Amino acid sequence: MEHALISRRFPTDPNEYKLYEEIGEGVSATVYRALCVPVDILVAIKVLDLEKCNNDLDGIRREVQTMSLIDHPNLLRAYCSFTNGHQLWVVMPYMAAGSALHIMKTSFPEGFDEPVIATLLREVLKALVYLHSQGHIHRDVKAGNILIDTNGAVKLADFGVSACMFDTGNRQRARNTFVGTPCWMAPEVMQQLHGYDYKADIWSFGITALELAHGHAPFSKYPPMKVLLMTLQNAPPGLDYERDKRFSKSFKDLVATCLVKDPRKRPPSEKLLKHSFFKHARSAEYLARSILDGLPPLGERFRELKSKEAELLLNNKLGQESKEQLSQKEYIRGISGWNFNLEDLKNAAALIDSSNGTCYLDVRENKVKDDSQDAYNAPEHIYQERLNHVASRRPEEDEIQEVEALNDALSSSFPSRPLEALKSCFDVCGADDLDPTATDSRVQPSVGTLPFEQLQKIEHCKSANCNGESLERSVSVRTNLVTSGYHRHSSGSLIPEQVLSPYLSSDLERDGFRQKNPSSRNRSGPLLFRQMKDSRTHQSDPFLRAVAPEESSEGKIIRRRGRFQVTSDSISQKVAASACSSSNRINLPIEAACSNPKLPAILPTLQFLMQQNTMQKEVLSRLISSIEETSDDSEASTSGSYQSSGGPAREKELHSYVLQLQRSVTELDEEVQRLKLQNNQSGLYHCKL
Ligand SMILES: Nc1ncnc2c1ncn2[C@@H]1O[C@H](COP(=O)(O)OP(=O)(O)OP(=O)(O)O)[C@@H](O)[C@H]1O
Repeated sequence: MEHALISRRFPTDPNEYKLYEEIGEGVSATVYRALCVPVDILVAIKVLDLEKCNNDLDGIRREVQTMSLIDHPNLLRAYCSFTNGHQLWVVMPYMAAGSALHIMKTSFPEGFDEPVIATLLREVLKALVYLHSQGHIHRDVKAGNILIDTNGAVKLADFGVSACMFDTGNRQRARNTFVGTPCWMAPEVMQQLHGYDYKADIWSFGITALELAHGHAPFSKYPPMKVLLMTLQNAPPGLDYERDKRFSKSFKDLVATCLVKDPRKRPPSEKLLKHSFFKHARSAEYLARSILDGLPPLGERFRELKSKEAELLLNNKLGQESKEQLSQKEYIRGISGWNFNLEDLKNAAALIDSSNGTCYLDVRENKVKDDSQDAYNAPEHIYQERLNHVASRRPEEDEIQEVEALNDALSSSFPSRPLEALKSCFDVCGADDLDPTATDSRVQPSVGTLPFEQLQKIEHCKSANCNGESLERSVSVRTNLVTSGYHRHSSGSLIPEQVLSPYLSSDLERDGFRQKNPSSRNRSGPLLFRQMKDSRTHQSDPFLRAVAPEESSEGKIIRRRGRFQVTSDSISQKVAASACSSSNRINLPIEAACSNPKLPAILPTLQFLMQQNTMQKEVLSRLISSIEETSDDSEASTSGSYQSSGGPAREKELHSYVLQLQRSVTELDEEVQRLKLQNNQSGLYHCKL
């Protein structure tokens, strides 16, 4: 209520504000310190250039909407917002100490002390409890979004990617949207198998805890695609008992509680708030005293960070190292979101070793790369998690398919002139054109002038053009634009192919668009394999159960991962081409393969089976050596940190797992043989014809 009164005093005329220095920069916006002249109050103004926002308008709409509706002392709420030419201005309270990330970068590069961390995290958690109770998922919890005022007040900011869990017609709680920041992103958000819910915030909260403890997030130095793979395939990161001696057991426990890969096993925010770790939390004054004392003004710090960034860019020419440094540069700035560029993705895809058929990075291999990552790959975690995730590991084609699909999407779905598109579709106009009385019942009348009339139009436009579910599967992907020789990042929502862009105003147009832009998302063999396999065995196989096909009006959907959807009746020529080109890998007669129209569909399947087979074999050999190591360990040591990995029960369990895997290998072998036979027969049949 108080906020509503204050907001009413904030004018929506840009001339009433005096912009001072830059205090922050995100993917989509620049933030300035400013003075609101009529009320004589310092504010922060986030300026988004709608021309540069590509098609992330849905995200912007969501941010403005959420920022206007929320009401909690630990959440940064907008005073008002309005358009100024092609810019959107969001006026908000000025948090003079800046973000926890920037404070760390300036004065605490090794991370904060435990009481500081407990105090910061408790405030953030209070905000999450509120958000979750209101049906929101924040989706971008990280130190860069924890803002602190000079008096030590803490607020969680940046709703650029927040989502309302209730905003679909059926009040569906799980999400299918691919947004967030790779380092902080929960595995289920990356996987997009079953959508995700507010538990994704608990994962990011755990990562943020590690970030505050070490001064950087786990895997922050790696390029995004690698972060994805590491998050999916490695043991969850955690505090190490040896390396992190300075932290209490309860802190370690808190982190471990949040960073569980199965979201169902993560506690809800409300329960987490009762964790004993928060007994270490202190007051706002304590925070101000211990981390803000002697801190240079925010603008000055921001300038320094920018010059550090420029230095990095200068030292940065080519090579893998430069990619890692670029990643680090973005991290220093606190940039979030998908900063993928196609080169990153392709390099990442190239990293996936296709010669041995395995798609995962070896955790031990990763570990030696960077000491600072040791904590995150503690052996006790690795050991258990490797076992847990053997069955759910994603095949390499999935990664490559996503790279290709993303490539397609990036090249086909960004509007060249977003503002025009925005204007025609969403009817954005200057603040002056707006009817100040236009309100929405969900909004306090004084708040915001991007206002609900427009927001409603956006909603209307959305519902008229595309079904809600499709929009839910929109993907917010940041792509790099090359500007003056270096990469600049800008955000954009990749709307799923069914709704590739809000600018396609009808289903007919969309269909036309699809025909004109044959994105050929259906290139991958495994998809076909899954469909086939699914019909027969997925009931008994958890991996196959997880990828059960869905029916759609356009045909059987073999695979739906977020915005990527492949139907069985649209196997493209590209599949054929790729199948032909790879047929030598599975020792089939190339000519037969290329001349038989049925083969393209079968070849990738065979290829996939072979890869699965190799993968299973590798898993087996790793398990066997693990068992051997385990027995050695249990004989040799009387104490140590791997209590859970030794003992006859464990050995028995592993042994039965090995047997199970051996059975799968045999089945897959048989399947390969059967398909080879079938394939050869159909090749011969075709040749005769
Ligand atoms: N109200 C504020 N007071 C002080 N500093 C702020 C404020 N809002 C934002 N900042 C600073 O500006 C930076 C970028 O802002 P913000 O995160 O909102 O932009 P963005 O484009 O949404 O970024 P991203 O998408 O990378 O999160 C923040 O990390 C923070 O340091």
